[in-house]
Amino acid sequence: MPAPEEADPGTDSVRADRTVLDARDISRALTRISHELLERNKGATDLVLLGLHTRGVPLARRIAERITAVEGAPVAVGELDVTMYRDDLRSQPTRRAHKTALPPGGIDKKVVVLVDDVLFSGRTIRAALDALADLGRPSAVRLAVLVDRGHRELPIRADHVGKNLPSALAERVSVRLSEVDGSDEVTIS
Ligand SMILES: O=P(O)(O)OC[C@H]1O[C@H](OP(=O)(O)OP(=O)(O)O)[C@H](O)[C@@H]1O
Ligand SMILES: O=c1cc[nH]c(=O)[nH]1
Repeated sequence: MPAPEEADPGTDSVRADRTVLDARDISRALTRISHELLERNKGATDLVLLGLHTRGVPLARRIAERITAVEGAPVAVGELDVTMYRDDLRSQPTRRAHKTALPPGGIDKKVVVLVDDVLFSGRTIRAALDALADLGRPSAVRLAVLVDRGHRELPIRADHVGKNLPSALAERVSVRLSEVDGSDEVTIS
C-alpha cells in the first residue's frame, strides 16, 4: 500500500483540480498589490487601473476599492477589450468582443496599470499594449496579475504578482471570481 503522500499514477489522470489560492488568499494578494501600487506610485494621483476582460475587470475594481479605502479618495478605473488586437484572430475568429471603457480623464499622461487574472504567454498583454497605443499616451504602463504561471513567449513581465505559480505547459490555471463565477478560487489542473 503506497504512503498517502506518494503519487498513484493510476489516479493522476482523473484527479480533481488542485486549489492553489482560496478566497482569503486572493483577498490578501489583492490587498498587497494595492499597497504595492500605492507605494510605487507614491499615492493614487494620476493612476488609472484598466482591467482586461474577462476577469481582470472585477480584479481592477477590487484593487480600486482597496486603494480608495486607504487613500480616502477614488482612483480611476476602467476596462479594456483587446479582442481586435489579438494575434490569433485568424485561428480563433469566434472570440466574443467586450467593451472598452476609459475613466473620464482618459489615459494621456497617466500611469496606467493593466490588471489581469493570469499571465502566461504574454500575448494578451502584447495586444493590450497595442490597444492602449490607439487610446492615448500614458506616462507609464505597468502590469498587475493575480497569477504568473510562466511560459512567456514574448519579452513581457509583470510588475505586481499575486502568486508566482510554476506550471507545466499542458496544465491549465483557472481563476474563478464571485462577480463572474459565483465564488473565488484559483485552481490548476
Ligand atoms: O498570457 P496569455 O497566454 O495571453 O494568457 C493569459 C490570458 O488568458 C486568459 O484569458 P482568455 O483568453 O482565456 O479569456 P478570458 O479572460 O475571457 O477567460 C487570461 O484571462 C489572460 O487574459
Ligand atoms: O492556464 C491558463 C493559460 C492562459 N490563460 C488562463 O487563464 N489560464
